[in-house]
Amino acid sequence: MSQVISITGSIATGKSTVSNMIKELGFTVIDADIAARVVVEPGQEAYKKIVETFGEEILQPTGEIDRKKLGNIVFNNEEKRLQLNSIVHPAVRKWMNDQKEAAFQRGEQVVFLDIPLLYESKLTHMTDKVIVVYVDEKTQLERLMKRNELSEEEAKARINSQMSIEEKIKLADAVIDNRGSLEETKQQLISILTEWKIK
Ligand SMILES: CC(C)(COP(=O)(O)OP(=O)(O)OC[C@H]1O[C@@H](n2cnc3c(N)ncnc32)[C@H](O)[C@@H]1O)[C@@H](O)C(=O)NCCC(=O)NCCS
Ligand SMILES: Nc1ncnc2c1ncn2[C@@H]1O[C@H](COP(=O)(O)OP(=O)(O)OP(=O)(O)O)[C@@H](O)[C@H]1O
Repeated sequence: MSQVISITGSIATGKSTVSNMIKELGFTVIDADIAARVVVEPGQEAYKKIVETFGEEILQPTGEIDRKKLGNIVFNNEEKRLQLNSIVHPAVRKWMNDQKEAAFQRGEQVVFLDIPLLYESKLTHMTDKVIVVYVDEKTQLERLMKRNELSEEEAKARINSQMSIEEKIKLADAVIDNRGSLEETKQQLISILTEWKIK
């Protein structure tokens, strides 16, 4: 029987790191962050709506969306973030659904979704099981500031735009503690997949 498993967590807790491990094991992982880039390319319906809503000042000279500028707006203004979500999320869901169907058509039995806002967007109906990738909030802040070269204030604005990781672990079917080494993270992943008889 075909199964959909979601990888979620909060920003910079390690979803992509775990997703890469899952890909290395040979599974398809469909990434919502990639979907959210594809559906806002120039010419797409969501692109037009974003320019109408946020103005041409959020474009780069090439015509592409300036993600840093748009991020600075939406991570500091809830109303604008919800507006952006309402433009981008329906297209993201469609893109992910199409990719998932294609994987099942190819005969794959299990498909993984890497989906940061699974709980915030109430998408648990799309998935059979959920793995939450956890780090404590201090580690999350440090890794986010380092990876994105953000100030503490900028990083906290992003973290606060999501449900806290402590809330998410209460809702999970399984939790991977990603505070340790990558090898320890991989071992936890393999244990969960083994327990769920996924191969
Ligand atoms: C605001 C944007 C332009 C910033 O782009 P940027 O390249 O800096 O970040 P990127 O897209 O790689 O996202 C990084 C992380 O930020 C977090 N994040 C992104 N968008 C949101 C949001 N609307 N609400 C809360 N957290 C978000 C997620 O944890 C994500 O993994 C971009 O994130 C965006 O278009 N967001 C709206 C679409 C969305 O919700 N994407 C998340 C998955 S559907
Ligand atoms: N176990 C680990 N030890 C040290 N650093 C790690 C570990 N896991 C992930 N990182 C680093 O932490 C940062 C965040 O990880 P990652 O990009 O996988 O998070 P994410 O949850 O996918 O983030 P986003 O929500 O922005 O998509 C990256 O720079 C990554 O290299």
